[in-house]
Amino acid sequence: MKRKFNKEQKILFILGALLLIGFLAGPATGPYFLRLMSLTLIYLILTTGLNIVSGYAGQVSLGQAGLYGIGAYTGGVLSVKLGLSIWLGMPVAMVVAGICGLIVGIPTLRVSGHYLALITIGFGVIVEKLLVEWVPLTGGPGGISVQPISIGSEVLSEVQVYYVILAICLLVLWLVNNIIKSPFGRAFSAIRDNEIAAGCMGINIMGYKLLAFVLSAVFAGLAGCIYTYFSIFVSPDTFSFNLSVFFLLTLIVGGQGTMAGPIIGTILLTILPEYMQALDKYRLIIYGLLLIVSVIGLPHGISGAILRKFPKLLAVEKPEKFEVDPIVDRSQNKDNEDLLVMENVTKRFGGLNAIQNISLTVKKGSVHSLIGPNGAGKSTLINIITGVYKPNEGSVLFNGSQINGTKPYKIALAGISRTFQSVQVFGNMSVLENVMVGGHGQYHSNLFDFIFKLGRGRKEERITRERAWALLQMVGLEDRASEFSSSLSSGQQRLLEIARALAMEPDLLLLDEPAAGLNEVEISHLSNLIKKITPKGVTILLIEHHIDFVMDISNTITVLNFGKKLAEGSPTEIQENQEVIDAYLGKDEAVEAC
Ligand SMILES: Nc1ncnc2c1ncn2[C@@H]1O[C@H](COP(=O)(O)OP(=O)(O)OP(=O)(O)O)[C@@H](O)[C@H]1O
Repeated sequence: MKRKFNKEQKILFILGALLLIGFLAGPATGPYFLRLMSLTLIYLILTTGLNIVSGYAGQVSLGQAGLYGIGAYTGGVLSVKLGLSIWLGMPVAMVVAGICGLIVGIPTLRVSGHYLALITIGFGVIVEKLLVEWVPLTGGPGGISVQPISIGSEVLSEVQVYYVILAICLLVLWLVNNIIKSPFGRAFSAIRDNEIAAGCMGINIMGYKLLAFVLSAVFAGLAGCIYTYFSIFVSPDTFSFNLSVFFLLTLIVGGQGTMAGPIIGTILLTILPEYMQALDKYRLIIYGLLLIVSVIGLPHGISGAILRKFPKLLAVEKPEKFEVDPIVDRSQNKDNEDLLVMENVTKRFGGLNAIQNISLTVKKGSVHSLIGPNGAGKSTLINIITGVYKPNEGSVLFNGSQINGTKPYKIALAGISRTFQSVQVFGNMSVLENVMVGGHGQYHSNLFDFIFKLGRGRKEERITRERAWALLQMVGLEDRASEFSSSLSSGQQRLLEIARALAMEPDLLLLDEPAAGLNEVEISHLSNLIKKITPKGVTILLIEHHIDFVMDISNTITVLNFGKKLAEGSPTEIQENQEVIDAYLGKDEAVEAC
């Protein structure tokens, strides 16, 4: 029988192979290429870190050379002024660069896209100028010379230095891989794919963006410090804007948001040009062309194109059995108490009253539906409950606490999950990962538990993974678990959203038109699904236009019309209400539903 290796074993095998290749290839190529390969590994440390912020979290950073320079000069200054070795220089450089990364990341609280890119460029330019002008500290344009890398009193040879850098690089790859395969990595990717949906999954958007900047800066600082001791000399002209562009280019060519991307891109763009020395004066032109070709022809870079061509490479292993129940039992909630209370809520968009003075109470353990014509204000109400919109007037109480004015991620963590009227899946993540993002709020482990793969983090990760599989099985998507969620049909994406929302273990589940785009068979499947969820004590607030479906599963129905409450009652009361028949149901619908 063919032996199967699990993911961990495969990663260890790949790292081992890289180590062996590096171990043999470096010294075998002669002194010039040995230095070039050492430099490539230093760049790889940086680009792997840059991949966290740009590739996974989706925040463009064009100031990475500045952070690299800060790490380099921290090492250099410590060596010159205090006589510290690289071993003490590295942690200090990582901390200093990390603090600078935090400062660069702060603008992300206000701006994104092009504006953020401009700010990071500004940061890089400021650092470059400071390194030139702050002569007493940096030595100015002439640069500074530092002591070579040594262990104790023994100075390491170039080959030994290469091995040290190789070991650090592999360690960085392992650590970053651990981060990426943890809830932290999934949170970064979720933010990149869809900020609003990520917030509604309990992810603190601002906190995670800052964390991504800090992590990438820490690795840039580490790379910079190694560079200084490796070169025995450092000067400001190394840390130009061109270098930042080069780093970003390696990611774009190699493939952002994959572990292999920086490896492919860095090796390709650092080593390949050496074989094309004749074209050296055209190097920038070649880089420019590469950038254009990559963006147009390979929008996901080389690794992204490979993964899309051979999706089996992404295949995830299904656990042999799911010991966890997909829906956590909340049947203690079925006590008919008030779960959600909205009082005199009004929401205006300019002169339009989308919601006007609405009061609504959702009882624990019930299925409460909101119906009404298009534009009646139903989705606006859900967006107010989940914190996406702030009401102009009125209050929203959940489990007795006021939640209006609270950030979406805090509302999600308080126990409210949702689906969206126009589906909002994380398209570049797998179906399984989408559901696991829903489990984000259930973790108690911290970043270090995941970075170093400690027991607590591993256990929580296993539980979340198993629950995600069980939820996918429940909604009938387990066979698609490994695929990009963008490849699902819109009906399947709706089911995926429900699984993801249930992974949040909510007290209140808000379903915004879950049956839209589903055929009759799928609607009856959805109806059965909801009937399975409610006995577990999950309260449901449902918006839906399929009246038969609403009448079948609801305990209470509220009818909205032009932003106002038109009627409220049991399904039978609503069907018989003349105002509702006139404004929304029409005679035929009412009779059919009966
Ligand atoms: N962000 C916004 N900016 C401006 N107007 C908005 C915004 N969101 C909603 N509206 C307006 O508020 C009103 C209520 O919209 P809403 O989407 O809540 O209605 P709905 O009952 O969910 O309708 P449908 O069933 O078509 O989804 C509409 O007139 C809509 O155009």
